[in-house]
Amino acid sequence: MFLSKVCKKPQTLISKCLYATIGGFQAPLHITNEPIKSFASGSQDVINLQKSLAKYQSKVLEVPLIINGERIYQGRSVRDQVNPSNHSQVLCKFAQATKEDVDNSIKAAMSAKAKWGKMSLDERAAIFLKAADLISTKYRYDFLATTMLGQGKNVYQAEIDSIGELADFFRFNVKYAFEMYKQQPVESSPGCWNRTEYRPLEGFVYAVSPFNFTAIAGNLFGAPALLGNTVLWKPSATAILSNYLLMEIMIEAGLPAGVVNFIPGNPVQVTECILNDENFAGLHFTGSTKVFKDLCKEIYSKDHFREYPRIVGETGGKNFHLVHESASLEHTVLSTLRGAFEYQGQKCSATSRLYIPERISTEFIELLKQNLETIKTENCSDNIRGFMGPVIHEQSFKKVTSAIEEAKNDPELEIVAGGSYDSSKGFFIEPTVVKTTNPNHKFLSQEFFGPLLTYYVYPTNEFEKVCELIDKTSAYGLTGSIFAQDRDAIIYASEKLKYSAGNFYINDKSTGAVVGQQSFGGSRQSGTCDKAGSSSLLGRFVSVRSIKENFYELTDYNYPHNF
Ligand SMILES: NC(=O)c1ccc[n+]([C@@H]2O[C@H](COP(=O)([O-])OP(=O)(O)OC[C@H]3O[C@@H](n4cnc5c(N)ncnc54)[C@H](O)[C@@H]3O)[C@@H](O)[C@H]2O)c1
Ligand SMILES: N[C@@H](CCC=O)C(=O)O
Repeated sequence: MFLSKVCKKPQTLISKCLYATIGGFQAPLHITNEPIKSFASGSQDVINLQKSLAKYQSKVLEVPLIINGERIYQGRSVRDQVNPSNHSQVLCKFAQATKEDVDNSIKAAMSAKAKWGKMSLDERAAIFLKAADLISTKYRYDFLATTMLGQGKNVYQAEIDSIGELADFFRFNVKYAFEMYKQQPVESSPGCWNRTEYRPLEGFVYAVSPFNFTAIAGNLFGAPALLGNTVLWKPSATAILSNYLLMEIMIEAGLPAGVVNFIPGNPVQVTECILNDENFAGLHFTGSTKVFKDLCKEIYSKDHFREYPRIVGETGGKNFHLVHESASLEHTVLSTLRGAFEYQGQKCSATSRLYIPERISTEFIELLKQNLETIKTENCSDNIRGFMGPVIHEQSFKKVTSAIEEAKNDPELEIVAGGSYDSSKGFFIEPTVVKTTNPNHKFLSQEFFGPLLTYYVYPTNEFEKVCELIDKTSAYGLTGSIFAQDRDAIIYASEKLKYSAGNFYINDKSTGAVVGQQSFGGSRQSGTCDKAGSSSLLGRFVSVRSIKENFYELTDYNYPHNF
């Protein structure tokens, strides 16, 4: 079964008859993190997954736009999404939205809003809770397969993203939304009643998602939609297969037509149409820093919007591991290997700069190299358990391999591990470690978004100086870790690096934030730090109305002091 069954579902679930909520409903009490499966060899989970992997490779899916619940494919120009492990394999052909499609999406969003925004939180929440359950049960293997094939993830990386994190976002957002609604004025003077309303924004929200996390895409449209907003969602061209399945799951869960409109397309053209509309009310973006900055400039340069648009963006990083001489060596090496090379270093949180004290540096790098030698880069669908797969596309392959070539010719850089690559079949790059003698080298400040880790060996007695250096070297402020057993070192680094990372880890790798445990996002050039997976993010997509109702009637215009 592909998606045909789902596609035939009626699109008219929006309630024609809105009724009062006659009970103080609350979010289900059992909301907790989705358990992660181990996919042990020979298990039923592996058998089911293999079936889904085969299904999505058995034919090339035609992915339509979904506007106002209508699937539109015919007459549109199409693009291919290929398997990055095997770029001659086309996974799907997807329609590109025209200007008219974008205009129609805006109309659909504005019209759906009239009812969606008035529907009670309970009803909207039920749709997201059901979607989370569909993801973690009925569609679990399909969802894993589409993420593995399209985005080049091994089963573990796909599981923690497209199942764990996505189901968590949908469920925890429900919990946070109920908590937010419960926040009401703490006082009502005698003779009046004060209330707070969490209105959706007046216009529509534009959600722009990156390739690397299916879960992030779900949160980008899901968080605003849960709160009664309607959304135009432009997915990444290299995550279409999983993102389309997600859109279909939302419809199966009961999302009414027009609430989220799925419009893959040329990002510049789609954005231009959207920003020309006065009803644009908010941007929910995750992707690279340059694209976000350009979007901000574009938005701020216009003054025809009905309301000040809310701008929420999470962007790039140059995430550090700072090793103190008291660190536990093996744990720090293995954490660094995972942080830098899991999912080929294509997490915004990936460890990409490392600072090691001279006293333990030789031992540290030897152990890192020994472990790296055991890693092969592999096709994620052939070997679902391989540790590393391909980078996402040719552009990324070229960016990282050009940096590797540069490292070979730069006297301040030395490749100490890896350095090979091959794109004949898939976009494979060996995990590569580069040593620099220059603490201000651009390899310690630029994001490459691939399996390339740069390290600097600092004089062991200059720990305080190296904290200063880390803070000043990169413009980003996303994630970072201190590895130490010495509590003074931990305290010092925590304080000195306060603004260097929005997610700061002590004796843990810089990746792997879990919804409900570590809300995610950074400041400086890494974003607006509104924190995905938190109630503060939800606050950005509501427009609060304070209501005061007075029960007394005036009998005189004078105040008491006038008498
Ligand atoms: N901080 C975070 O939470 C976080 C999470 C994931 C990824 N990222 C960052 O995302 C980047 C990798 O993802 P990517 O390669 O998909 O990023 P990207 O910036 O290339 O693309 C992100 C989205 O923006 C769209 N886009 C591209 N150009 C655009 C334009 N001119 N106007 C409007 N939209 C445009 C793309 O089509 C895509 O949907 C890395 O920099 C990574 O650090 C950050
Ligand atoms: N939340 C993920 C990163 C998402 C960015 O790509 C982590 O913490 O590793």
